[in-house]
Amino acid sequence: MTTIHPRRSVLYMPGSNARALEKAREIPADALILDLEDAVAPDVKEAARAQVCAAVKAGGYGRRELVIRVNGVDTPWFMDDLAAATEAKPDAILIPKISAPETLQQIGAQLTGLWADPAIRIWAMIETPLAILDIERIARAARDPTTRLSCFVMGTNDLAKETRARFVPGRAPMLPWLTSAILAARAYGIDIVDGVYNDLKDEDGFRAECEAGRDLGFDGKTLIHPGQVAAANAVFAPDGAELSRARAIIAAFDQPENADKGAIQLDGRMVERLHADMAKRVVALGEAIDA
Ligand SMILES: CC(C)(COP(=O)(O)OP(=O)(O)OC[C@H]1O[C@@H](n2cnc3c(N)ncnc32)[C@H](O)[C@@H]1OP(=O)(O)O)[C@@H](O)C(=O)NCCC(=O)NCCSC(=O)C[C@H](O)C(=O)O
Ligand SMILES: [Mg+2]
Repeated sequence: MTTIHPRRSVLYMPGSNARALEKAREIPADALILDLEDAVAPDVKEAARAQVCAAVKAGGYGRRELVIRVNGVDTPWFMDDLAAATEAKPDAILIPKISAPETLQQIGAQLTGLWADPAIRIWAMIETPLAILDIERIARAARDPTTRLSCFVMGTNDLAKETRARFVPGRAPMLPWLTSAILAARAYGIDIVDGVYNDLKDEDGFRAECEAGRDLGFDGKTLIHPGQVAAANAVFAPDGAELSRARAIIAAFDQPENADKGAIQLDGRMVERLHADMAKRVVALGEAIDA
């Protein structure tokens, strides 16, 4: 089984906010996105870039994955952002508004030209109508190792802006786009995290959207405030009952009398070897979270 990176809680913070960058060293999020794009005003882009890269180089973030979100490829800041982020060596660089696989290939070539550390991954924001229309080809870019593509991040605010879809409880207008992106990500073996929930005060609505996202198949949720971390961590982690059942399924197939069986009955339910594979992933995720 490949290494599991828990990405239950992926917290954005403005790269211009020194206090947030400092505070994040103590916030129990699985990953941090240090943003140079939409959360940073044009006048302070250069200062934010320097501050973010200094924070990444200084470290002190423990096991949290560090991701730098650069400005878009068609902005005047992109190449300097990419070069500075490459030098700072975060775990990943997040590229906004990816709409075609060719852009990922072009960025892969630019990273090669910058002698980027091979460990740096590329995450892609899926937040344009064109990205949704071409999502299979974009995900397929992960098969080309030079793209380094390893994770999709849904940008539901930009999708709402571009499509004029409204945010409604349950997100019915967006469900086809979310599920298409999940399907494409899974088809090509990359992770995918859900979009943000803007209403900081609506704890029930936030938890409900986390649960819905988890049930759709997302690995976690992007967040905008430390107050959202605990609920996301709880919802996207396997709970005690899920872990017990997973261990019971694995143990059942390990019994000698089941060695030649593809399907068995366990507590009144049919379980197949594919369920044992799923159970192994649940246990591995639980262990990765505990670690
Ligand atoms: C939304 C906020 C501007 C609210 O900030 P604030 O009013 O300061 O909130 P609080 O007073 O409740 O803050 C309490 C303390 O927590 C720290 N804090 C707040 N937010 C963060 C954070 N994201 N990371 C780390 N620390 C944070 C404050 O500094 C306070 O600390 P202290 O002084 O010690 O009390 C703010 O939460 C914020 O800026 N959030 C992130 C906004 C952002 O990054 N937006 C861009 C990403 S969303 C997006 O673009 C998604 C996608 O592209 C799409 O299209 O959908
Ligand atoms: Mg966006």
